[in-house]
Amino acid sequence: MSDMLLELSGIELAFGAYTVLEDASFSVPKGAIVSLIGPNGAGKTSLFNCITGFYRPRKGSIRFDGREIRGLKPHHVTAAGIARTFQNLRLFREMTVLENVMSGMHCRTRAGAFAAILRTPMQRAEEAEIQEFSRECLEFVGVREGFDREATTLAYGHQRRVEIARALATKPKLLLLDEPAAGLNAGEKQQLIELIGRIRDERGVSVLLIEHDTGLVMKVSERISVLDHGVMIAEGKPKEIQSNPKVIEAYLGQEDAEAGLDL
Ligand SMILES: Nc1ncnc2c1ncn2[C@@H]1O[C@H](COP(=O)(O)OP(=O)(O)OP(=O)(O)O)[C@@H](O)[C@H]1O
Repeated sequence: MSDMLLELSGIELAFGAYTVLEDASFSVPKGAIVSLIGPNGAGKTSLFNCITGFYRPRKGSIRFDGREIRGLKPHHVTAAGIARTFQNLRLFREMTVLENVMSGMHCRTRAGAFAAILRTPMQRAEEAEIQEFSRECLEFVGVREGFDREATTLAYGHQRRVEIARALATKPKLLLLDEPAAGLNAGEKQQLIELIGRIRDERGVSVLLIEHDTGLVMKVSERISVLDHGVMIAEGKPKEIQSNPKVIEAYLGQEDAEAGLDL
């Protein structure tokens, strides 16, 4: 049995003649917190989109939990155990906080369409279960009130947490966070670091995050992978990445490489 939960190898993604990812390989060990970093436009979000089935790489393999998932549709990837949040908030408008989180659980429901229309005892029991688990997910991320408010009326930092709760409601094995610290203040960033640790420690969910806040990345990650112009240029522990000349060069340009990376 592999110790890797997610293994990408030889991923190639192109839009017409423009190659976005070139022979990208990388992995997330079971139970790890891993960050994917790299300069703007390096291809990080595109890699997330390949993993989650939004983009179709033309070459390579994506193995998750022992099976090939390349080519699966996004909802099948979610059902396989991968959940994500987005760079720009994507909460459903005109839905309450609780309804947004409940929507995350659709991929795990058992009662079919007929049961939903007829409101059978099985469907009612399932709905109660979904509500209870969704509330628990909200409390876990630190949202303890306002469940009936329209989600998009919450303060920005709370909306980000609701998005994480919705992802957790899918009962994932791996959570992908795309720039979770964007727009948060210093206090909220510290809470996010703690939350990511608890997601792994208390819920047993491995975490892969894309993040530009290098201070946060250094604190929260056990491993870091670095992407530059669609190519993986480094992988290692935070300290190793901090002093890796290729990484410094990618961020600062050759002539500044001596200056060191402010990670
Ligand atoms: N659907 C698409 N069609 C055409 N080009 C795309 C598409 N999606 C991404 N790209 C291009 O792929 C490159 C990588 O973009 P991507 O968003 O993956 O980078 P990133 O590392 O996440 O950047 P950032 O840190 O700025 O969010 C960019 O040049 C982008 O314009």
